[in-house]
Amino acid sequence: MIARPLKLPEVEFRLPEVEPRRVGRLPVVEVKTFAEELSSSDEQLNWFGDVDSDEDWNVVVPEVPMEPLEVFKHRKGTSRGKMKFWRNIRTLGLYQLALDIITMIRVCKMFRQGLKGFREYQIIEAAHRTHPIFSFWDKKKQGRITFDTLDFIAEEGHFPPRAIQITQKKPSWRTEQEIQSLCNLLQVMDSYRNYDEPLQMLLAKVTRFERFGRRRVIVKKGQRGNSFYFIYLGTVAVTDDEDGSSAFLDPHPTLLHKGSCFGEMGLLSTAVRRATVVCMEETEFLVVDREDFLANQLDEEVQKESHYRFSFFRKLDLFSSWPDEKLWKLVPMGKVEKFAYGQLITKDFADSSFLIFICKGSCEILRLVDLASSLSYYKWIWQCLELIDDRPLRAHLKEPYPEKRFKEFQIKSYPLQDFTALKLLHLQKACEQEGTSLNERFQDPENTLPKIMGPKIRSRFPYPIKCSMVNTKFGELPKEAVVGVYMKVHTVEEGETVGFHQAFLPGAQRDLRPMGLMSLGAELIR
Ligand SMILES: Nc1ncnc2c1ncn2[C@@H]1O[C@@H]2COP(=O)(O)O[C@H]2[C@H]1O
Repeated sequence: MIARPLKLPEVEFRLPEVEPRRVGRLPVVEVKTFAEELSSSDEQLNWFGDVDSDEDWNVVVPEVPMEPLEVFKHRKGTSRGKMKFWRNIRTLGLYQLALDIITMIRVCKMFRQGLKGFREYQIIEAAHRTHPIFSFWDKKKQGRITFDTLDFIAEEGHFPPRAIQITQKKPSWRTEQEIQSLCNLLQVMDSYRNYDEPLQMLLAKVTRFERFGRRRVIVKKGQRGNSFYFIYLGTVAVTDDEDGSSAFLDPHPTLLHKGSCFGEMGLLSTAVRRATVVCMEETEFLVVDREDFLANQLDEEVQKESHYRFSFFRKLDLFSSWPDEKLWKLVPMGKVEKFAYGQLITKDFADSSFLIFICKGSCEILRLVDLASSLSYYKWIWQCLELIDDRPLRAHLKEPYPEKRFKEFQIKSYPLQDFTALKLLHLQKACEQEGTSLNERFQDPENTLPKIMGPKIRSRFPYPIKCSMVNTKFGELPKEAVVGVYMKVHTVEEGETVGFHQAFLPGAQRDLRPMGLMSLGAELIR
């Protein structure tokens, strides 16, 4: 790059090809801003600063028009000299040339930066927000520390832009503080958190960030592996074909979600990729390359895990007749995963192709019961909607409120639902059939409305209410009442398996009722 020609004590410029232009002067403000920008740029071009350099200098510039070259001599430090210099430079077009060069340098710099980020990802712009940047005085370092609260915040769970910047740096350029920040950020991934702290720091030092779109094949079966991946955001599918297309046809592909990792097998000694991994949606990864993987003894970690799986299988009665050799073939087919208390493992394992081995802890098997298909529930709902009895609604509130174990399964407990509106609707219909009006009925002191309902209806719903009905096999039910509940049917403990009976039963004999699996704090192999 053409850097600092003016900084040399003596420089000769010959510009035969360049038509000296009489450019209009830039407004002072513009020049100033430019200078400020330049001085703040890390390229440190300092063109304008050079005018203040301690050296004497001569510049030879062409005369206008294309006459023999004239030499301007100025002594440093004299403001008259400086002004004269710039006046002459501007007149001769050199000033414009200098600006062009600077612009070029800046454009090149932007390209360089852009190219760095060209490899498969784009920077996510954080939403523009006015946010406080706070700073404090660090006594130890005797310096002010500034903290930008948005640095490590990203939209909708994306990897934050500031962290992307860190991962773009060479490992040796990352500061301790940056590595620590990355390490903190990566804690959200279960697979990363499973490593001990020194290894986490090593990984944070070497990892790089990548983002790929849906259908992008990340690793291809049979190929030599070069990287190991952590999923920061998104979902990938593991397939047996080479192009990963089966993942989009299979109703139940093997999916790996945020927090999982993959690609470790292909980095072991001479192994090749055992499966294809394809993105099911836009997915963000933190990638560890082969050299770093091996340099940080991650291969040993993987081997350790393989041995753990092997010894777990070896202890199971199920495989007691299997020779070691055969068992070793089973080992790479599964992964050890940890699930916290209350975490959903699978919504419907009966419908998936997984066999699950509980290594530690326990899980609950939950059956989804569709209440709308139960006659007694149907009757009960319509009983609730009848207005003939005098029982206050409170009676139902005494029923125990189901424990909130996890959000997703939690349905509104029907005893607590407010059916007031439905009652009113039902009443309205009944009145219409009788040929009376609802208002009349309320005003009639003889009516059989439960006392608690009267004022409630009048105060809350002074207008007719419409509600959608759903057809069930027993008749219509209000939409709000068509609900399902999860019932615990069994608890599986350490050493037990889930999904075996289903897998080996003929299709017609399989229990197709939806069954969920919820962790009570468990480690398992799928
Ligand atoms: N059954 C599976 N469940 C989850 N991940 C798997 C399964 N089989 C293979 N993988 C992952 O898919 C990766 C494909 O590349 P590797 O063989 O390097 O490493 C493999 C594992 O990390």
